[in-house]
Amino acid sequence: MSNAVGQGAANPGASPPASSGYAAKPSSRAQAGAIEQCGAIQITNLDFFYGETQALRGVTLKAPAKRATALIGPSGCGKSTLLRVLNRMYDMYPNERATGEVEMDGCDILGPDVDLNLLRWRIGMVFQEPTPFPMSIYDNVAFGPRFLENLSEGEMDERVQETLLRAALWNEVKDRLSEQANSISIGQQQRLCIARALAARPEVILLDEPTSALDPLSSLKIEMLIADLKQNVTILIVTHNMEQARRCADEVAFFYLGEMVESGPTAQMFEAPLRERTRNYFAGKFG
Ligand SMILES: Nc1ncnc2c1ncn2[C@@H]1O[C@H](COP(=O)(O)OP(=O)(O)OP(=O)(O)O)[C@@H](O)[C@H]1O
Repeated sequence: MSNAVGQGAANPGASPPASSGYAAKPSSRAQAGAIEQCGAIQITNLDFFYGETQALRGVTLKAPAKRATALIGPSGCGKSTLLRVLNRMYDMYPNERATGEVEMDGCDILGPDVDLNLLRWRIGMVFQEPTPFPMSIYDNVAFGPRFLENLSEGEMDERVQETLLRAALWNEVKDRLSEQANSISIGQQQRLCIARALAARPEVILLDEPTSALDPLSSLKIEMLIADLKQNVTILIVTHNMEQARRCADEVAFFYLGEMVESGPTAQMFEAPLRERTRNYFAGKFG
């Protein structure tokens, strides 16, 4: 395999900074004996504001490492906002702010010294509509490793192949790696976006309604992929599809009007929710 597009793709060429408020390297985590906890997220008393509009109110939630946590609730209750906080996307918008605490493996994600480029590779995000970069399939997958690591050409080829295999896309694109990413189907593009996030070997992947733009077969492939990935990566998924939450998630958190009403193991949440508002939502009394 070779990268037919060569080095033509965007390559920031930057190494991660030597010190970062957040960025513990795998080796230092191993030294700290915390390797088993990679990707555990603890959110405590989180408020979020779009200008004067408060979108999250005192949210406290734990997303366990290497599990899938589904965020559910009616439209506008703050699910996507929470994902935007976790990789500090809101930092790009001056009138948006978060207060409270968000920690990953004990490191403060909201702190002022966090290297945001690095954070966004460690906590990757996939959106409702596939967002492949305007470059080849190969270069999409190689984008993160080129930013984060100094891999040889052979090592990069191996990383791309290994990642596309994990994303269950290799067999479909192995002869088309130099083609533009937008030449493949929408469902394949979404798996490519997941592969692009995975190639950087993240601790966490955030999925914001990842199948809502896809046909049923493509959705099924993504769900199967989630089941496989969560053995190694913490997943937070926003979904309006209750059956998808039931199939994919180990934990479910129900949001309403910016508050986290209730969370727990998926079976308990579906079969015996504690709060009346959660019961009413599951019963379809409001949407
Ligand atoms: N850019 C913005 N400026 C102002 N308010 C916003 C902005 N984006 C979202 N909001 C508001 O923040 C609240 C939470 O929105 P958010 O998109 O997080 O909800 P959601 O639960 O993900 O909804 P949906 O399921 O429809 O995607 C809503 O009241 C929304 O109107």
